[in-house]
Amino acid sequence: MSEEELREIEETRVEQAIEGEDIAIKVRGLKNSFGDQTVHEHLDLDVRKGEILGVVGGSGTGKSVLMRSIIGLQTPDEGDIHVFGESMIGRLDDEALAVRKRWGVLFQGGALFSTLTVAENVEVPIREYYPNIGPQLRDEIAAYKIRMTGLPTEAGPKYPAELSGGMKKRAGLARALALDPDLLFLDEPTAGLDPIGAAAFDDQTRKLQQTLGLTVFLITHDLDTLYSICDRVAVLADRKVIAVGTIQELLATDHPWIQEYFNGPRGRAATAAVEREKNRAADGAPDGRR
Ligand SMILES: Nc1ncnc2c1ncn2[C@@H]1O[C@H](COP(=O)(O)OP(=O)(O)OP(=O)(O)O)[C@@H](O)[C@H]1O
Repeated sequence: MSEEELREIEETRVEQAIEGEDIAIKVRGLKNSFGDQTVHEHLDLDVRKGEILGVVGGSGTGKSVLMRSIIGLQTPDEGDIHVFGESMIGRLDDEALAVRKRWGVLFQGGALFSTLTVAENVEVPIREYYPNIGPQLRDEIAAYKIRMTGLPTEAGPKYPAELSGGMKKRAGLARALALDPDLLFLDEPTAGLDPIGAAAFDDQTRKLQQTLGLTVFLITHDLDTLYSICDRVAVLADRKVIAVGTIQELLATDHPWIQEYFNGPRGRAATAAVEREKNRAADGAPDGRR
């Protein structure tokens, strides 16, 4: 092998290493099926470190199944999944523990334990992963996480049934942040919230992501969320990710679902709202996006 060939191989290796360092989640050739229903086939996706990636697709296209595959709640039929460079397929819980501790998950609807208070809910992952942390420090961490999500301190001793929908989402977010994650999974975080509550939740997500340097995998049907806080958007259709990019890049594709979704009346309304907000911000007016 000539010196030049060796140098080329080394350069490729370095490039791959650099590329690998920038990727938080790498999914390759994913296949998931339930009986004779194939939900994913040949699905590839990269989530870059430090981005908010919006994941969209029609109902039943497998957005939640994709998230569950990445976090190990669904065993795929085929494919590779790496999170922060660690393979997630076929790993025992203990083996993947170091990576599992690096993510937090807000499930659809919050998925809070109804018999536990908000503070106790936030403490669940701390008890599970750090059993040596004593009750006083655990309480302090929970109180801090609760405040971080914009909930009042008084929310800590309340039970989920005593909270509004928006407060439940924030409580779920506080629990997702309990272990200081690098990676946050949010499954339809603004579903069921009124527009003002949804905009406030989006703002909180963006602020936390920027302050804590988080990577966010965000499943949503909410066009306002996509336009206002997502760096890139991945589109699921035909059992795979058919496109990923900024909204402008997606608009340049001619896939009928993408065109209908982003260029339909609601997509245009969301674009107009973002433009209005930009103009308002340029004029120095207070926030009033939706
Ligand atoms: N445990 C399961 N057993 C059988 N089928 C399942 C299971 N989980 C998901 N599915 C099926 O897989 C498909 C994809 O489901 P998934 O919940 O991922 O869709 P989604 O894109 O998140 O939908 P939505 O936007 O409506 O939440 C659906 O047809 C669903 O019925």
